[in-house]
Amino acid sequence: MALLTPQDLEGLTKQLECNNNTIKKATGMDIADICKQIYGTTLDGEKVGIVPITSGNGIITNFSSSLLTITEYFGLDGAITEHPDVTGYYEAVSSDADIILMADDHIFIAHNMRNGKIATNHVCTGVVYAEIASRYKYADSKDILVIGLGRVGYAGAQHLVKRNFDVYAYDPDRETMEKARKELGIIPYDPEEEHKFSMVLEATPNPNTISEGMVAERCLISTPGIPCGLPEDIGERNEIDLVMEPLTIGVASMLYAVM
Ligand SMILES: NC(=O)C1=CN([C@@H]2O[C@H](COP(=O)(O)OP(=O)(O)OC[C@H]3O[C@@H](n4cnc5c(N)ncnc54)[C@H](O)[C@@H]3O)[C@@H](O)[C@H]2O)C=CC1
Ligand SMILES: N[C@@H](CCCCNC(=O)[C@H]1CCC=N1)C(=O)O
Ligand SMILES: [Mg+2]
Repeated sequence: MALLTPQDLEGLTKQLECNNNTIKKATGMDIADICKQIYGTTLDGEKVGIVPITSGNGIITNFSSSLLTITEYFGLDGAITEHPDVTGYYEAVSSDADIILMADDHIFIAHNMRNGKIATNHVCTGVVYAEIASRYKYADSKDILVIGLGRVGYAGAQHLVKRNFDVYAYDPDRETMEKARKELGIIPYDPEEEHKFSMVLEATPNPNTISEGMVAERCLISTPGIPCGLPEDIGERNEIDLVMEPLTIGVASMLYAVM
């Protein structure tokens, strides 16, 4: 289970601003614009109840405060409940929260109490990072490479197929590859073919998953994967725009998804 650590969340606002600038440079849009395009929704100062959850590995010290920072960055009225778990949930609902944010070790949800919509972080992260990669201004074709077809990567690949991109994908898990080929119609990425991509989505929990042969001279690598899959030396040699941060972009996607 790939859980965030307090270290991952350090300097969140700086990471967010840095990534928003990269996204604007590479796609001409910022995070909010991209989320509006994906879901056709807008945010309007909604009240967000953030409920710490003690189950499993327990509370991640700066997870709730990170969510508070994120809700405020997008102009929402966030509040962390005084108590965790059921008591906290009761407190959030009683205080008229429009949206509830809470996560255990397996699922992180946004639930809109007004329209009943519910969204998970894995799917919303896959979709938004895929959308960012697909809007690269300097793309040389509709070819896009997805590395990692787990809960995040599969959702991203699905979104890209729906948006008519030529989706190539690689995952060492053979069953996953078979499922994606049959159900999504993705093209299995073949390292022998020396096919270089200008748009890459990486969603794996491993380093060094992106190899020299995968990336074109100019390339947008959009990766929620922790740790970063791009080796240092490739980042220096090629002209690469890297979009990577531990939480914010995926949460923005969740918020727009439930409006
Ligand atoms: N930045 C953010 O907002 C978020 C980041 N994450 C991170 O994204 C990563 C993926 O999360 P999940 O999809 O839930 O994990 P998962 O475990 O469901 O899927 C990971 C997939 O990567 C594949 N994989 C492993 N090594 C690979 C390699 N060398 N090349 C290609 N594929 C490889 C695995 O076979 C697996 O299918 C994790 O590191 C997680 O912490 C998850 C949610 C939000
Ligand atoms: N129960 C804890 C939060 C646990 C979150 C675990 N999920 C992840 O780490 C996912 C979410 C984005 C990336 N990985 C608390 O309330 O403090
Ligand atoms: Mg994120």
